[in-house]
Amino acid sequence: MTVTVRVPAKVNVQLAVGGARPDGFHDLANVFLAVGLYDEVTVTPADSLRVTCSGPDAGQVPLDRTNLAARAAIALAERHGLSPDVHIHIEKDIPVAGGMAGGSADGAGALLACDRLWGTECSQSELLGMCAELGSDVPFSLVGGAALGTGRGEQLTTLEVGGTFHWVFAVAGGGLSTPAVYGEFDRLTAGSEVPAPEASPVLLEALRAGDAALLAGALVNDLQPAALSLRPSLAATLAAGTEAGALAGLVSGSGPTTAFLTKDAEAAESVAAALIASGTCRTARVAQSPATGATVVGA
Ligand SMILES: C[C@@](CO)(OP(=O)(O)O)[C@H](O)COP(=O)(O)OP(=O)(O)OC[C@H]1O[C@@H](n2ccc(N)nc2=O)[C@H](O)[C@@H]1O
Ligand SMILES: Nc1ncnc2c1ncn2[C@@H]1O[C@H](COP(=O)(O)OP(=O)(O)O)[C@@H](O)[C@H]1O
Repeated sequence: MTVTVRVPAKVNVQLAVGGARPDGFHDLANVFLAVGLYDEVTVTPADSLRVTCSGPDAGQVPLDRTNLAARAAIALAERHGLSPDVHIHIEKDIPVAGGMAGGSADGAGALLACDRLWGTECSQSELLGMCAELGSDVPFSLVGGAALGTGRGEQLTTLEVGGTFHWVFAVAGGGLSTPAVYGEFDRLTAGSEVPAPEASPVLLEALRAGDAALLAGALVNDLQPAALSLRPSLAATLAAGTEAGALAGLVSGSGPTTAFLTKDAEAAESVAAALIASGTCRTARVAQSPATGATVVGA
């Protein structure tokens, strides 16, 4: 038997970051929105644990036990006294180390796929608990849609979304390390008072109403100055996207992918073409949100 799970990428429409905690993490008000770019994770019984990956960025994905999909399979097997003897294949379409939670998507996808393959029948709350142990963004990859993540981002409250949003993602050459970006945030904010993170009421209303213009005015990412400090060339990408007619642009999470909100699908296509022509990014992708979370698409 083989099980395939499809899992979406995310953009953070608000990423409010508090000061560093004693455990090294930062408290967040993290408004996640799942976007329609997907990885597919397929699991098949095998003699031992093995990970393979295909897709344009496959060469950047670790295939050893540090891969989040492998870690998810090991965690589920250990919990149920099983051997994690499974071949995990990742068909990767989400940019790697791009601030779009591709690794988290694969972790959530492998967990759901192995749960189905092995018949372990975990409850949703068990799966969410295991996701949180794998990484702060992994629970959101499981649920998709839109959600407010508090704590380190793993405590989720589902949000209502009243319409479809049209995005363009400018994919940069090379990735940015999430811990390095949080470290740069700490360096840039050292000596100043960092306010407790709070979700913006206007932004939540824009999501609820499906109002792209209102959302565009409320987009905010506290990690953006840190990402720009580590990768100054992103300023030119942001400028190119807004000059091309996007309603607004921001760095996606820890970057270096930049996200542009547009008024409709046609505007998204023209902003993507202009971004590619500008030479300020490796490629540009259009996608809509919200998107559904990890879903079994074949068994
Ligand atoms: C920034 C965000 C925004 O959604 O995602 P990306 O843009 O990287 O995808 C997340 O906070 C990334 O979440 P995730 O990638 O799951 O991080 P984790 O594996 O839990 O942690 C990796 C490292 O990031 C830092 N980290 C992460 C989350 C958090 N709330 N505070 C932190 O300081 C810590 O240095 C931690 O050791
Ligand atoms: N399944 C996976 N896919 C991509 N990267 C992975 C995976 N498992 C572990 N990683 C590691 O996680 C790092 C962050 O990748 P990714 O999750 O794509 O980006 P981000 O944290 O910016 O959203 C990569 O550089 C890679 O070393």
